[in-house]
Amino acid sequence: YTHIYTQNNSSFVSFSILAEVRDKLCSFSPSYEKCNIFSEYGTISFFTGRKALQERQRQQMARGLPKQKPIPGVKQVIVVASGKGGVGKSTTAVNLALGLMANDMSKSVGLLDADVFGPSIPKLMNLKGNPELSDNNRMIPLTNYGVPCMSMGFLVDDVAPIVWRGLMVMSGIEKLLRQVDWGSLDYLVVDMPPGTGDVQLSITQNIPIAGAVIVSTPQDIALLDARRGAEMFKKVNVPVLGLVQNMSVFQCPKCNHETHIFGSDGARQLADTLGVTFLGDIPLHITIRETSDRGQPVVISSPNSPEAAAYRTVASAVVQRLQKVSS
Ligand SMILES: Nc1ncnc2c1ncn2[C@@H]1O[C@H](COP(=O)(O)OP(=O)(O)OP(=O)(O)O)[C@@H](O)[C@H]1O
Repeated sequence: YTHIYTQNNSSFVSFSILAEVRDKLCSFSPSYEKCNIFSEYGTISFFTGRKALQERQRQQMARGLPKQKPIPGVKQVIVVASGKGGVGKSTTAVNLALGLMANDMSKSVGLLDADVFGPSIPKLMNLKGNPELSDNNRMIPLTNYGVPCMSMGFLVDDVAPIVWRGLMVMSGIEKLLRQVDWGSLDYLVVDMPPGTGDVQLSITQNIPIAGAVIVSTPQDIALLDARRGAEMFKKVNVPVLGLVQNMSVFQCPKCNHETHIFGSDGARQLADTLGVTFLGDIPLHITIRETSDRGQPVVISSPNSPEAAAYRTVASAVVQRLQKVSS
């Protein structure tokens, strides 16, 4: 989209005037295509279309991407992403962070909830409250289970809907990336918002990322979006550490019968097709859901369970891949 912010509610502006603005814009720049117009609450938006988008990306690449600035004190940033919402990205991010620590207690791990629209880390990590400010005026993360966490959920009322416009989202992200005092961390696990839009791109362009972990269920529709996610990271030169297949098998707690509710091997096959590593399989299990809802992630609350073991396996595969891509 191209957004034009108006001072007044643009529903007072007639569409013929908007069409004139659009046509002027289109004549100024070949990267705008004539397209539909819609307006809401002070914003006029144009669909710029695929051709225009590609042209803009090409121009941006040619101009050079924004300079990435590391997060002070953080050695490696691992982003956890999914193309589609609700596939278990946040649950994986939390248990991955805890799994990284469980595998090697000498490592310090932090968790950043970049899902500014639907922050779930506060609930998953059983954390509440407002961050205090450090001497250098940066926010001090809230800590549980030894993992310092930062989330937009600590900064806004948890029942207030997060209705933000593009620029506000970017400044929120900027706050989370730049104004947090992490101390010293070996790994910062970032729970990304679902999808492959501006927010995700802006994060990848602003900080150096050691690698991306993509979470998908084996279902076709999720895989399609996971593929888009992987392609996006490749395009912006972020190493794809691999794919995690979530909810691949459900084992009936009563009779132990196994059912592949979302399909069985789709993410493994997608990893093969894309030439990326398959990092592991997480079963669909009630313990994972229940412990997440209680704010006691399974890696912490049932460390001897097969589910916790599955997350620790993913964590060691991630570390192996990190070593490989950074060598
Ligand atoms: N392997 C699993 N077994 C059982 N439940 C799971 C599993 N993984 C995730 N869930 C549950 O599925 C729901 C969605 O998970 P989660 O919030 O992690 O997804 P998400 O991809 O981060 O969603 P969103 O896009 O909304 O942020 C949660 O209720 C979570 O407890």
